[in-house]
Amino acid sequence: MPTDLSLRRATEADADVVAAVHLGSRGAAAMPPGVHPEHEVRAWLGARLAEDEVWVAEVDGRVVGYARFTPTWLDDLYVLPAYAGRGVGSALLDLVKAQRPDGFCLWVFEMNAPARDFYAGHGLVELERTDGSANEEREPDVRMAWPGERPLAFLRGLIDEVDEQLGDLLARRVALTVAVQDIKHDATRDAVREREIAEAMAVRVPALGVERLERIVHAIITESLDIASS
Ligand SMILES: O=C(O)C(=O)C[C@]1(C(=O)O)C=C[C@@H](O)C=C1
Repeated sequence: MPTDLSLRRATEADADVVAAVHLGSRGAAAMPPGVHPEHEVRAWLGARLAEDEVWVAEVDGRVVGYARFTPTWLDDLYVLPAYAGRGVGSALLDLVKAQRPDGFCLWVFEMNAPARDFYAGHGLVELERTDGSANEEREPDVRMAWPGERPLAFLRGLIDEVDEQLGDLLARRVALTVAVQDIKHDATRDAVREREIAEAMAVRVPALGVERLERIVHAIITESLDIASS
């Protein structure tokens, strides 16, 4: 950390400088253009200052970077382009790690290779990629995580979250097979239809591929038909 760099907790009085760092840094980064006008970004960041934990990095008394984080997510880490490469981002990231020893996640745009390399170089791991349809910019992004001091516990926590959603989806899936049986009363398997289902899923989960998905779909339908017949 450069000797002239210091970190401190931001106050609501920092709203303008934090917004200036956000806009200045984002404008120069390998990121899609923001979808909100500047006045909206300023108002929104001002409101977040009251809710989230925000720390600023100062060089010679000037705010040149900031980190904004919740109990489980690092939402913003920005450094003014003129101060890049001086350890400001690393100092802020180290601070977030110290404040969140149980780990945290973040989203980074896939196109932002410098940021992804920075996070990977600081021990963050890639968890998932999206096609961008769920973010405002509609740009593919990557979920990364710092798994904290107890990485197994951290990852198990994330598994529990996803399995909760998977359980809800399975409940809906089982109910549909049962509903079909209520009208069809014929549990003969339709291999062509099951293959189509697996192929459609493979578009969303290419990592698994059609063959593995066929086995998964087969198991789900087998158990669902068993429920329908009981
Ligand atoms: O689509 C049907 O005809 C069904 O019976 C439903 C269903 C399914 O649960 O998706 C169940 C068994 C068949 O092998 C194929 C599909």
